[in-house]
Amino acid sequence: MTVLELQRIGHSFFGRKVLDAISLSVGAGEIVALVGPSGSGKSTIAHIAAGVVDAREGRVVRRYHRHTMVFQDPRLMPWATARDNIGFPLRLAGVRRGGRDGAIRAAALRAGLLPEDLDKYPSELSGGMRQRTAIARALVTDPDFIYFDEPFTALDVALKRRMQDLVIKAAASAHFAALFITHDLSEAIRISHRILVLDANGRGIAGARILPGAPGSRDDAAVFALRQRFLTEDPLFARIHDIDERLRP
Ligand SMILES: Nc1ncnc2c1ncn2[C@@H]1O[C@H](COP(=O)(O)OP(=O)(O)OP(=O)(O)O)[C@@H](O)[C@H]1O
Repeated sequence: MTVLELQRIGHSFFGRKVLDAISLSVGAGEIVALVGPSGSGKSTIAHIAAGVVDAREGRVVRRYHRHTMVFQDPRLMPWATARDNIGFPLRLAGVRRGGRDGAIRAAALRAGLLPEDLDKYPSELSGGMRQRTAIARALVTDPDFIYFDEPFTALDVALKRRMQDLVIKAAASAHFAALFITHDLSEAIRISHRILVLDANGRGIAGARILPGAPGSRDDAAVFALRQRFLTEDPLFARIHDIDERLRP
């Protein structure tokens, strides 16, 4: 079943066209990675898909029940403990403190936080712990769809890997679908079922590649081999590291 569908989405900022005829779909429980040149409109696609921005053209069909978003910047409230940050979406939904605790503990555990971390403030947490807190906050409402907008770009290689594993495991156990935006082709290969490549000239989605096996089943050698193959033999990936500075009237 398709849980997210974008139909010929077009968008402009101040008269400058940034997206044209973007069509894509994500199935239930499917992790779709979206890659493309810097500035080609990946974040704008996620914002439109999530309903944060209204597209000028096209249609968004959402068949999932509840989504959350995870960004590069964890966006935690500095005056609140990790527990209160994680529980914030539940508080917004009117769940009382007593009712929030169990869900907070479960989400924190899934995100790899220790019980003692829950009493710490963001300034007392490392960068990785802050991102774990943001992921726990995303998981706490039990979403069936998560938008990830380059969540691990700022993290070092080892930490990035641990976070990717965390998402792979959480997606497999909680069965959420995801649109995962990333610059990093290895990350896209590790984490997703399918990779979509945004056209470098702004003409929609250039193509897709379905990855063999499930996320988490590809070892380092397989990820490396696929990456090499995509970058050296597959024309679809020829321009993904370009920087798109299109200026259209
Ligand atoms: N709120 C905004 N107002 C004006 N222009 C915007 C706005 N948001 C994005 N843009 C422009 O739209 C284009 C697409 O931006 P977007 O952030 O979606 O690209 P991206 O592919 O996610 O980039 P990156 O990979 O560098 O994060 C860029 O040229 C950007 O400057």
